[in-house]
Amino acid sequence: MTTMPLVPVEAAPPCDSRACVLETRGLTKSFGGLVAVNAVSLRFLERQTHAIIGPNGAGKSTLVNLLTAHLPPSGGRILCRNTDITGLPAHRMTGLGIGRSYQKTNLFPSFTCFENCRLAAQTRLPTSMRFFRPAARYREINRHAEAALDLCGLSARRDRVAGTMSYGEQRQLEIGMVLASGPEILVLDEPLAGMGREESERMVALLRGLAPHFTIILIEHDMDAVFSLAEVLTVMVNGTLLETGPVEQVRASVAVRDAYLGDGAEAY
Ligand SMILES: Nc1ncnc2c1ncn2[C@@H]1O[C@H](COP(=O)(O)OP(=O)(O)OP(=O)(O)O)[C@@H](O)[C@H]1O
Repeated sequence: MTTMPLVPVEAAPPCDSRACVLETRGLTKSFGGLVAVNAVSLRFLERQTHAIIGPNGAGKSTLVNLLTAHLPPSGGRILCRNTDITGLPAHRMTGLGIGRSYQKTNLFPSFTCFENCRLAAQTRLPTSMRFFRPAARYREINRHAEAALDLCGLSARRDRVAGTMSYGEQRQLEIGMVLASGPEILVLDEPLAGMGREESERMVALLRGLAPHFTIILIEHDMDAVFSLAEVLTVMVNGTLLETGPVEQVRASVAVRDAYLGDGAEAY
């Protein structure tokens, strides 16, 4: 098996004093004749919440799948801390500090919350801990799992079987599992999908608590959540970037209102 070398790439000029942790340059994905993501160039800064919105079929999930190496791009590049990571396999993403959650619930329903987090925590250790004795390794994994449960607000549910919890708590646990893998960048694909009002509020509060510590790339249709969490907003339509920038600037864009937010944007 050949391993792609990680090639340092000349940094783009900074537009913020925070470091750019992830970047796309002309990223493109075609499915046959359909260009789902079309020459998208974006910069994600450390400890910044960057929401990506757009109508159904705009290419948001495809973009997430490219960023997390679940799909190979048809063109363009992905840089992580100025290193070209285009074409790396998905299992290398955890080591690069990139963790993702999925649109659909993705946990082990017959395992407890702790066991789910412990499984996720194991993905971060194999190389860095391989010289430790098994007992020390397990202690370290358990420590990460407990910390993740605490961060996602489920310490009190530690020994509860995941499948017996409410839908909202299961989605919270999925965030915990992402955290247990030790990421710096959280790529969250519709974390509020299917939630009622109270559950959504709890999830928004959880994400708000995480925001100062992580780069969050948030795909979300719930505009109240987007506007209360995001610092930067990108709008995609038909695979292309319609607008990207500080939330207030993008909200004020006539093109964005016409294409996506519509008159209802005044309500936000
Ligand atoms: N594996 C695939 N094969 C073929 N076409 C695909 C595939 N995945 C996505 N597409 C198409 O690419 C386009 C973008 O889809 P994508 O799921 O990325 O949009 P989205 O913005 O995430 O939509 P939604 O908000 O509904 O999740 C759509 O036209 C979709 O049908």
